[in-house]
Amino acid sequence: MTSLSDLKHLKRLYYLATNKFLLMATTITLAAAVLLLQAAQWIAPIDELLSQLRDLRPINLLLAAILPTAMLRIYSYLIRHPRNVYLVDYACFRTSYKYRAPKATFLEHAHISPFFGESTTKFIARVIERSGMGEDTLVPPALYYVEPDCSLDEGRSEAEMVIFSTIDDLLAKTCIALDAIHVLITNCSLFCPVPSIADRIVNRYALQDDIRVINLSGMGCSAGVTAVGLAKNMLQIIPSGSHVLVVSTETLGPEYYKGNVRSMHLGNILFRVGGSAMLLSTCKHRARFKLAHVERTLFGADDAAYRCVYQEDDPEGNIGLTLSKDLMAIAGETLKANMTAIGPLILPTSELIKYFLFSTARKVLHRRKIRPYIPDFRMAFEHFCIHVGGPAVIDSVQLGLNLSDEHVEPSRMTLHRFGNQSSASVWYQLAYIEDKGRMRKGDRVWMIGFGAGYKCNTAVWVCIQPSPNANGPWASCIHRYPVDVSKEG
Ligand SMILES: CC(C)(COP(=O)(O)OP(=O)(O)OC[C@H]1O[C@@H](n2cnc3c(N)ncnc32)[C@H](O)[C@@H]1OP(=O)(O)O)[C@@H](O)C(=O)NCCC(=O)NCCSC(=O)CC(=O)O
Repeated sequence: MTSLSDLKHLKRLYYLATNKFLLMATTITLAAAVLLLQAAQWIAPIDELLSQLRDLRPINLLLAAILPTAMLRIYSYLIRHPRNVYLVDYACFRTSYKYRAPKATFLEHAHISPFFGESTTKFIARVIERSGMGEDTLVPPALYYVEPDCSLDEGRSEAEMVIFSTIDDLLAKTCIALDAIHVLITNCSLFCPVPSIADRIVNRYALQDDIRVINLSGMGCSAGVTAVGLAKNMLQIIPSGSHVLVVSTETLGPEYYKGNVRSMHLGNILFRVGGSAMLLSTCKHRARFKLAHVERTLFGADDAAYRCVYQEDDPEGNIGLTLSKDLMAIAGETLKANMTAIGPLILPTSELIKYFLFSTARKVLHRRKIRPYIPDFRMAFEHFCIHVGGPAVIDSVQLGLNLSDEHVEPSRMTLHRFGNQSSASVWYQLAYIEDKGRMRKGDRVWMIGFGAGYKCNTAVWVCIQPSPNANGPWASCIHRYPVDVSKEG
């Protein structure tokens, strides 16, 4: 044991030494080598030295003055320049037909439930028909009991069912050794057991004892993008070439709402089982996407935004998640703010000029008859992965960004096949685009997450290498998609 842990510490020291000091050492060695080369010519008797000094050309003197400064500049640039971050690969939980919930089964369950009144079951029936979901979405095993088993144990086993198989898939895809994972970040908004889900993963895979672990909870459906942003930041400070494992999921069983308040029922109706695991690194070798940007927008200071997705007790004391009717408008505002922040980084100059001209004209002419110009984000991205909040969420983003039906197809089809899988849903959409064979090298993807807080977090990816085969969560059904959702419900 002692020798093993000594070995680990030595390895860690080696990493530190190589990373922190390698750059400095290289620079100093280079500088020294250049100086020595110069000096070697000068090491000679003093009169020879003096005559050589007299013979020195101005270019030599200039080089001697500039070289060390330039070296120092290059060194400090390299130190400060952020490292590129890559997505080595990702995996999504493959649903099992065992826990499939056709609409009729879901409704029958609501009818025989001891908790729900008639008006609630009517509401459920109406919304599920209009939900944009198909017949193959997955509910947690806990809901297969007529009185759902919302216990902690059941919650743990639901989380483990999703997370372990997804991580196993990712490990098999990437062939990464477990000790090459230096940071683990998990996000699960509603279910927050002690020890955390992240701790459970460390325990199950016996990850190394110096791994940094971060567990995000209560952060809503945009927390997957938050986790990616966090991974990006961690990769700037840990040894270069390290790996960060990010796991995004939602565990639903323990949070099943048992009351009769409509706005608290939408979660029961729309949320479905799902999970994703992503491996990020600063090493480009075998990476599939490059992370170009992460932009996080939080409207938490605004009371309406803060309360629009809110976990609370209903008047009977049943805990549930209230989804306010204001959600769509607030999501729109957060998206606008996010677009304003990320636009200058990704939009072509022509769009930026148009935007500038329109805003100036509006200011000068005091907004008379000039509508604000919404830049064309279709010029910056080939693909969009929009959080599958519900049909109304997808509709409003489509309208706001002026996207075609094909642009929102991954989002609508994910809702149809898998339901609202919270933070994991954007990864199912990425898998859809890849499995449909639409991803090309160099394509840019905009992942848009919305979530409690209220937040709009987005990530921009650039494809390095599309998936060589369609063996993800869509493998068994991609041939059936797209389906015409307008004919359903
Ligand atoms: C729920 C829907 C599928 C219903 O579709 P419809 O086409 O039928 O739309 P509709 O507006 O006519 O609504 C039908 C009935 O539901 C009621 N209704 C709609 N939204 C409601 C809400 N938040 N609270 C209470 N009731 C609500 C309407 O008043 C209406 O009833 P009546 O006719 O009696 O007045 C859609 O509105 C939708 O996609 N809403 C967005 C759901 C959402 O909030 N998703 C975010 C999940 S959270 C998430 O993913 C992440 C996050 O943000 O954290």
